[in-house]
Amino acid sequence: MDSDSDSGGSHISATPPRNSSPRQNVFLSKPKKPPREVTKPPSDRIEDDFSDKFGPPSALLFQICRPSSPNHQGLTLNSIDTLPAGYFAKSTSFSKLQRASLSFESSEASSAATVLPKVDNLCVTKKKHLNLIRANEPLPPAKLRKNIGSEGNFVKMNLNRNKKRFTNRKGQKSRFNYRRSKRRVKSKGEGEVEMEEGFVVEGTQEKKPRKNNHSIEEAVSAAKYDPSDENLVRLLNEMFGYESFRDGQLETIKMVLDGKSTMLVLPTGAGKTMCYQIPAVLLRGITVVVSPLLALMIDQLKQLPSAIPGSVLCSSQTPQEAAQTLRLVQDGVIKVLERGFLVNFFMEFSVSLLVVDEAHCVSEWSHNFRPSYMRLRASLLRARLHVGCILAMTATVTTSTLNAVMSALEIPSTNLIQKSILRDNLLLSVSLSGNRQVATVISYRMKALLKLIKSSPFTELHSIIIYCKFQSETDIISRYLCDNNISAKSYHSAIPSRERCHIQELFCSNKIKVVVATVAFGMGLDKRDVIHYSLPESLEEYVQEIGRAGRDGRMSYCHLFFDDVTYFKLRSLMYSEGVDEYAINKFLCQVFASDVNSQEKIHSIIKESASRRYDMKEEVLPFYFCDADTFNTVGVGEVQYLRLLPQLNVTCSLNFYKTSPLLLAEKDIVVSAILKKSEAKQGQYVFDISVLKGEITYEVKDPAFCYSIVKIPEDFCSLSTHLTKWLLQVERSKSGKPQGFHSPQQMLCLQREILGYFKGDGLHHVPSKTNQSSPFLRADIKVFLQSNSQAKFTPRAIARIMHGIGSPAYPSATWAKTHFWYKLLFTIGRYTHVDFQAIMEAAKAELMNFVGKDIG
Ligand SMILES: Nc1ncnc2c1ncn2[C@@H]1O[C@H](COP(=O)(O)OP(=O)(O)OP(=O)(O)O)[C@@H](O)[C@H]1O
Repeated sequence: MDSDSDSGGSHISATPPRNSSPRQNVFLSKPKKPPREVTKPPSDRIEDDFSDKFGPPSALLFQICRPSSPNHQGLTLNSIDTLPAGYFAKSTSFSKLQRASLSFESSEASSAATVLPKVDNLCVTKKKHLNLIRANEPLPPAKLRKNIGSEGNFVKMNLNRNKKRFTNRKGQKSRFNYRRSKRRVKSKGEGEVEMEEGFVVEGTQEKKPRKNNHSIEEAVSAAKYDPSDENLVRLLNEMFGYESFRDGQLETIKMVLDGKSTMLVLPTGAGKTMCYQIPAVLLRGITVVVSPLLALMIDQLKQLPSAIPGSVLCSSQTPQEAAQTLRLVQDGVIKVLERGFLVNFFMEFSVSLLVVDEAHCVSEWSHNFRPSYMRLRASLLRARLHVGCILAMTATVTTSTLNAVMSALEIPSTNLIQKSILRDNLLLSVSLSGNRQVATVISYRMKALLKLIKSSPFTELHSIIIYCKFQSETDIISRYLCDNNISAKSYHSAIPSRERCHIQELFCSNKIKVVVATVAFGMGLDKRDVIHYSLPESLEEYVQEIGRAGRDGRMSYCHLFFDDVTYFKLRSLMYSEGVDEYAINKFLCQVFASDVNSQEKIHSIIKESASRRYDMKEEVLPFYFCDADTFNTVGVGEVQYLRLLPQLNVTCSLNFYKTSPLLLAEKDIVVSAILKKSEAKQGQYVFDISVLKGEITYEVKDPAFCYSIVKIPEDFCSLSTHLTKWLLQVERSKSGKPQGFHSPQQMLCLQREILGYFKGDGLHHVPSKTNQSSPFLRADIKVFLQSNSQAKFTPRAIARIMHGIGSPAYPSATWAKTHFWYKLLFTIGRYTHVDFQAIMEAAKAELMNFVGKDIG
């Protein structure tokens, strides 16, 4: 059934009417004048059947608990819970969302790589570190620092298709250096995906004074000759200024130096990078670090001591920049780098150590699976890159993901080094909203936040980051705090970059106490405490985010507000990427809609129109190309149907100004060639437009997935069934995960719950909070279908609308007008609390009735 989103929304429902309009945005309606009056948290203005599910509001704002004694026997509900990590234990978990972090990474993988050199003749100068990145300037064309003697290069490659570039900061006057970073993909608004962009502050504080070059050289030589504990500690001391290794570091370094592929699981901020930095200095060949995001890569680059030269190579660089990098690599130690998929970069030289950072991304069952990472398979890496040793590193991995990663990278189980998931300098606490009405939950949470910040220990802290899920929340919360005499600023990607720099500087210099931010903020900052005003999408994300606290080793506080409304919103968003089998089938038909002889040709599918036509998010489309069993483009001995190519803007519009196109074509063979192709809507045509300066202009648009067909599948149906099953499994692995909390007692067990979660399979055994049905559901669907009879729906589309989430074919802008969506700080659906599958079933039955009547 085709979808058609032109229909307006329904304003009729079978559900009994409510007193006030739920669609009213009680928060976003700004006061006419900039508020000098105190911003009040929204009051209970919404009464609805949704709230019935959560019961009446209780007297307390939140149930906030704290151990009255170290053994936490008595819990007081009015104070702030500050539980040292490890104190409490039981169950905690969040609704687990499938992270929409999938960019379509074609043969240019969405990954980044770092190449570290062998460093023999160290010659440390005070040359500016490549890490100093300035916003608004392009990424440096991977200039390798020449200050390190004859050997040793460090190239970081980002094969991700990030558009932003980075470069060195020129001025050194400011106390802080800023660089842009894109930390990760996150949900925004109605499940839209946004690459959050942040700045990484590079403070001026030095770790410790480094020793002189001579002593570093001596330490390197000694460790090379005999990598004993003593010599490695000496090297650590000379080169990095640290007295001793942290837990897990020395063990890992020795494994790697022995050439043993190793899986390293250490908490965030525990010092994983050291585990490849020291081997990079000592190993003969090149060390390549693959990272999923440019920001992470730059972060790692920043952490390199000046004795290790390095640079970045990424897919957003121009061919010239890449070529320059390759030249530098060739001149130095790195042999050949090519643009394209990681494997192609390194085909011509061997890699001593390949580091897979954020290794959980290798597994499709992880919270942050990346299609390009799926191609990181040991067999391939060994065959193509001649990788001697693989070091896989992560901070957040469940046992099942761990097994998947180790198996993909062929790391023996004996080579696992795993320490606790959490650092013990984090004091975790959590408060519950309890069962509340939709609007009250938010107002109570705001009051509770204020109370939290005004009470010990937060009142004494200088720098607090409050993480929110949505941009609108950050603005409202920061205004609310300011109105209550707490210096706060909001920070999100919609704020101009200059202002964001300013905010970060104010925060770092303690001129403002609080930054209310989306998740991008906080990279590179060492000292701060964290409050999660919004529930993170998963426990993995929570652990990653609290990992930004206390990286300097001091005790840090991390408080989490847990409320049902956000919980249900997150659960609903989980379903925003699901696809039906028939849609996959149609999509495959388009992908392979070519004659058998067209296999040499380059094909393309325009992302936006495909996304609308099949009601699939653009971020989801890559999945169809990445299933290891079907579209694996690199697998040896596996069925290979497609070869992925770099994404392109495939539609080129030409405007002819002076001469008519036909006349021009007679004069110029380029124009003639273009015109011959002018009917083609897809594919790329390369020509030198400069010769036609003044005659024509052109504009390219429509980013598209490009591919060539290797083999046309014989059986489309079984292929789409297979893909559907696989995607369903992936979706279930997310949705079946932690479902929520049931009592404050459980909430007190955050620490143990996190540890238990990561020890297990990530499928947590907390019963679902969703209802299987609702008395009004079928009737509401019926009314909805009647009042939108001009539109075509699928059961999934109806279920999404009932859950209050938009999709490409049924965008929020249109369907938020229905009676079934409530607009708060974000929208939620009237049936958000009802199981998605149950709604799909009900919708299917009603659709059959409806279509039957229609036909009759
Ligand atoms: N042996 C050590 N002694 C003291 N400090 C160290 C040691 N090793 C690393 N560090 C410091 O610890 C901090 C965190 O290290 P690093 O960034 O490598 O952590 P990480 O485990 O990679 O964290 P993430 O997972 O968040 O990337 C850095 O400032 C680093 O310099």
